Amino acid sequence: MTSEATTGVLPVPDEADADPASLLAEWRPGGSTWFSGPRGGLLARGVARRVEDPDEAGRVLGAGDVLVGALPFDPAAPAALVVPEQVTWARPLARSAGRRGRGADPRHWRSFPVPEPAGYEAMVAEALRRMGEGGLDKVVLSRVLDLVRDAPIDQPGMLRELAARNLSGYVFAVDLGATSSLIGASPELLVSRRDGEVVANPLAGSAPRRADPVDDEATGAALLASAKDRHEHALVVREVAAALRASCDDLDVPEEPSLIRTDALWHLSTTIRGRSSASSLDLARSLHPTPAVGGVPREAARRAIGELEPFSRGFYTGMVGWTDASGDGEWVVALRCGEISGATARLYAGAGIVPGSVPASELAETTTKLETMLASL
Ligand SMILES: C=C(O[C@@H]1C=C(C(=O)O)C=C[C@H]1O)C(=O)O
Repeated sequence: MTSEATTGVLPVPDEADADPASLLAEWRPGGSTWFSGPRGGLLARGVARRVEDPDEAGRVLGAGDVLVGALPFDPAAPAALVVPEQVTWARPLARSAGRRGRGADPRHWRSFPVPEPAGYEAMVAEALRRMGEGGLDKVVLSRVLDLVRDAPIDQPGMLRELAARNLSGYVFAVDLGATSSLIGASPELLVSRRDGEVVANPLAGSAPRRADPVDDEATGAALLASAKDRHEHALVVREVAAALRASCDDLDVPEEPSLIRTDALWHLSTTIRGRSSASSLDLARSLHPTPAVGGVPREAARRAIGELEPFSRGFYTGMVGWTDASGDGEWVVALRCGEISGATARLYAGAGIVPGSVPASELAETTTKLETMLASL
């Protein structure tokens, strides 16, 4: 089965009637947050309260309040959450949202990969060696592309471009302080809850889109048939289902993955549904990090990531979203994103490594994943 949109995402509350394109155009770095998905979005303005410790969420939310922002990959590091002064909900964005058709002009940028491409392949080779010794079944290894321009980056322009190109995904811009922003377009719903209905949509297993439509369909079909990718995907679904089972009733876990596509990639996808009285933020935190961004076993993967990746992930592979006082909300995995500050952009991309992975192919997969952000610059 193929679908354009990530399925089963909750609709935003009933008052969602603002024109999404003009609302999107109002986002500015410093003090406001944008978050949108296939069913609608929100612009949060002003800061009634900043929240660094997500344990405080239940205490700080009064009736009618919303908490929005991002949690980092490292659960012990401070979150970038706010209770805004004002929230405006919007309908889903349409194709007219402001695509300007430009891409990163390499003449304006200097780029610094961390590590160098050969260094990333060596990290993958080392992970495969550890898997051969036993004790590690899957680990997601990522790399960074640091970009420096000769002039400040147009963050609102980037956000508009991402929104125009990623209508079936989740687009976000979160204030990280001092005009630094987390900006991205993630295809992966970590978890949503609306009136007790829970949806999670883990992705794992990827292949690049092809320009030729026949090649493109064949690439998707090959991904769906790939034993290595299905194994990589099944590890994630198993862990997500196990974590949700602890707090959900009537959990429905499809046995077979389906395909979704972004602008740049095909992914294997499974939509898991259930019912829960737990808040969307508590559900999201109980899932994090899923093996779509960490690995299996969780602790061995965390150790491998810490030892092999020569940088801190910051908010990349953390989560971005919102929750209201009732616990309804939606949280997506912070993927296809970067931290943008002044004239610099730090972009991130990773790939799941399992036995059978080939270092050069995993490097190519991260390069394809970086395209989502590069196309917005
Ligand atoms: C880690 C990333 O993506 C994750 C890894 C995937 C994979 O290894 O196939 C697919 C989707 C995401 O869950 C990323 O985009 O940086």
